[in-house]
Amino acid sequence: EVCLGCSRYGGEDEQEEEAEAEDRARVLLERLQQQARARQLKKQREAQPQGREGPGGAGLSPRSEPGEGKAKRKRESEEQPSAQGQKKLETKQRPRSSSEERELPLAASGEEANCPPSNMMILGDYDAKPVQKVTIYFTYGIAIFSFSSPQVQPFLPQWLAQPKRVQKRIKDNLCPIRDVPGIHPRLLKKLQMNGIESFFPVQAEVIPAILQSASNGYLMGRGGYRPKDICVSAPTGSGKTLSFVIPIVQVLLDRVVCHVRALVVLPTKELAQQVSKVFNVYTDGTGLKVVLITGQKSFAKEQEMLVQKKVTGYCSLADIVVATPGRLTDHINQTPGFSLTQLRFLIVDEADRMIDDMHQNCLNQIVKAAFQVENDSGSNMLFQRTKPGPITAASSCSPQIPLQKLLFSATLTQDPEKLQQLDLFQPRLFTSVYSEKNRDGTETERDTNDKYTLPEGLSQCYVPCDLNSKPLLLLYFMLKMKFTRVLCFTNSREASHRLFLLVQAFGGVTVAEFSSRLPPNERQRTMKEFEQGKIQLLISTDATARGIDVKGVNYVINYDAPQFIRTYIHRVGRTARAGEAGVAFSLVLRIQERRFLRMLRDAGIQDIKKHPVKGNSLKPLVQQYEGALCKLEKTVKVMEMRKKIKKSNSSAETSLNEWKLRWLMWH
Ligand SMILES: Nc1ncnc2c1ncn2[C@@H]1O[C@H](COP(=O)(O)OP(=O)(O)OP(=O)(O)O)[C@@H](O)[C@H]1O
Repeated sequence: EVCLGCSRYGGEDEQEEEAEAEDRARVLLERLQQQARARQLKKQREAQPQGREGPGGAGLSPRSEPGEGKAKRKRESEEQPSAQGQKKLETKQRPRSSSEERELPLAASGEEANCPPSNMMILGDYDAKPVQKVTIYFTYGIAIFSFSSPQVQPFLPQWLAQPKRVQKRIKDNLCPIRDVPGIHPRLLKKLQMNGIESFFPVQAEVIPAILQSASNGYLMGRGGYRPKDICVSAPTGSGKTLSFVIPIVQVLLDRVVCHVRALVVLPTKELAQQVSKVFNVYTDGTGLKVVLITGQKSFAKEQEMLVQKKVTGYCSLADIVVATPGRLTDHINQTPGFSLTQLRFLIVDEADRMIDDMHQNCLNQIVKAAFQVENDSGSNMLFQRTKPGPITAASSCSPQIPLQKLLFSATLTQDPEKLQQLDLFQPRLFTSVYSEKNRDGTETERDTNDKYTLPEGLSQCYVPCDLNSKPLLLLYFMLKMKFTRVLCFTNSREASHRLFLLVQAFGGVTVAEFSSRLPPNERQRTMKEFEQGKIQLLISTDATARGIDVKGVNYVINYDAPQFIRTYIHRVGRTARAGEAGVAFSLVLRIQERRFLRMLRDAGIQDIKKHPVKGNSLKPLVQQYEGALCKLEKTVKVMEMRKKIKKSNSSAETSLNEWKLRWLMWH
C-alpha cells in the first residue's frame, strides 16, 4: 500500500530477505510434516510392542548433520550466553555407548530431537525421557558437583552469585571526586580540568578497589598477597573507561624505570584509539608513556615506539600499551626487546567479545609472555617471576610482581566455563543492579545472571513493518519527525552502502556511511564530522556498535533488527550515554517480531514500546522515493561501468565501456 512497485528496485537485500523468508517457511513446513510422521510411527510402534528393542539393542535414532548441530549450538550460545554456559561438564547418569555419545547434542536440543528423518524407524526412545544431569564446576581447583534435572538451575561460584552491586542510575548516585578516598591530588586536578566533578557509580566502586589492590605499590599486592582479579559488568556509557584509567595512572605515577606495566587489549582499532586518548589526557605531564599499537602505523614504526636498543640492551619506551590482539601478538613474537615480564595490569575491555572471538589465544600468549623467564641478568632478575601456583609459606617468601587481570564489558559473560578460560584469581565481580518494573511503577531489584542492564535514560521503541516500507520509515523519521544526530545500523556493509546511496539520492538529509569498506582515515574523518554535528544521519555496520563513544547521539535506529541480544545492547548503547537521555528505534519485520520480542524478554528487557507508523504518514514521501530509486539505479550502473573501465584489458574494450558510460550519463 505504501510503496507500490518498490520491489522493482528493492535490490538484492529485499530479494535475499524474501528468499530467506520462503526458506524459513519451507523448513518449518518440512519440520511439521516430519513431526506428524514421527507421531504416526510412534502410534504404530505402540500398537505393535513386539517391534521394540531393548536398551542394548541396535537402536536407530535421528541424527543431524554434525555441522548443523554445531551451528545451532553456536547460535544458541550467542543468544543465551549464560543459560548455555552454566554447564561445565554434563554427563548422563546412565552409562553411554560411544554411538550415544555422538548423539548427545541432538538429544539435548529439544526441537531437533522431536523430528526424525521420515524414513527412519525409531527403536527405543530413551533419550526422550528426562534424565538427571550432573554439572561439575572447577573453581580454584575445587570441584563443585550439582545434580540437576532440566528444571533445576545449576549453582554458580560464589563470586558470580554474590557480586558487588553497582547502582545503575548515574545522576542520582554521583559521588564527588573528593569523597573517593586515596585519589592523588594531581589526578584530582586533572579530572577537574576535564570537567569531571563527580564519579559515576561504577567509578566510585571500582577505582578504590583497584587502588587498594596496589596499596603497597605496583611491585606488590596488598599485604604482600597476590591481588584479586576484577570483573566489571556495567551498562554502556556508564564510565567504565575512567574506572581503570585513573587507578592505573595513579599506581604507575611513582615508577622509576620505564617498563610495560599496563596492557589494555581491545577488539578494534577505533576503540583502542579512543582508550589511548583517555590515557594520554591523564598521563600528560607525568612522564608516563602511552603507546598505541593497532596496525595503523607500519610494523617497524610501532617497533620504534615500543623499544630502543642501547649498548646495555633493549629498553622499553612504553609504560602503558593499548593494543588490538593481532598486532600485539605480532609484537610479542617478532619485536626484539618487547617484554611483558614486568606487566602488572592486564586490562581486557569488551571482555566478552575478546573471549568469544578467538582472541583467547592472544590472551594466552600475553600471559605466557608475562611469565617468560628472561635470560639476561641484572636488575630484572630481582623481580623475576614464575607462574603462580598454590600459595605456600615458601612461595610467599620471595616477592613477585603480581599480574592482575581487569575485565570490563556492558555484557560481560557470567558463564563460569568461559571465565574459567581466563584463569582468574579469586575474582571480584562488580555488576549493575538489574531491576524489574512492577505494575504500580515501582522497581524491584533482582538477583539474576542472565539479564542485562541498559542505561537509565534510554527509551526503546520498535516499529513493526514490511520490507518495502523500511527505507520510507527511515526517511519519515529524518524528514517528517525531524530526527537529528541519528546513528543507524544495518546488518552488512553492502546494506549500509545501498541505504546510504538511496538516502543520498532522495536528498534533504546530510548522510554518511561507516563500514570497513572505507579506509581508516576516511572512517576517522566521518566520525569526527558526525560528532561535530555536520552529519545528521550516519549509516553504519556493527563497526560502531561497541564501545565507540560519540557525544550527542540522540537516536539509534536499528534499520535491520540485530540477531543477537548483545548486539542489540551495544548498538542502542551508543545513545543515552553518561546519564543523558536517548531513544532507540528498531524496525522489525512482522515475521521477526515474535523472535525479536522474545530475545529481549529473555534478557530481561521489558520496557520496549510498540510504535506503529501508519501507511498514510509515509504516502507523501512515495513519489520522491520512486524518483530516488530511479536515480539510484542509474548511479549504480555508472559505478559499475567505471569499475569495468578500470578493469578493461584492451583499449577497444575501454573505449566501448567509455562510450557506454557517456550514454548512461547523458540519459
Ligand atoms: N565522572 C564522569 N563525569 C562526566 N562524564 C563522564 C564521567 N565518566 C565518564 N564520563 C563520560 O561518559 C561517557 C561514557 O564513558 P565510557 O566511554 O567510559 O563508557 P563505557 O561504560 O566504557 O561504555 P561502553 O560500554 O559503551 O564502552 C564518555 O563520554 C565519558 O567522557
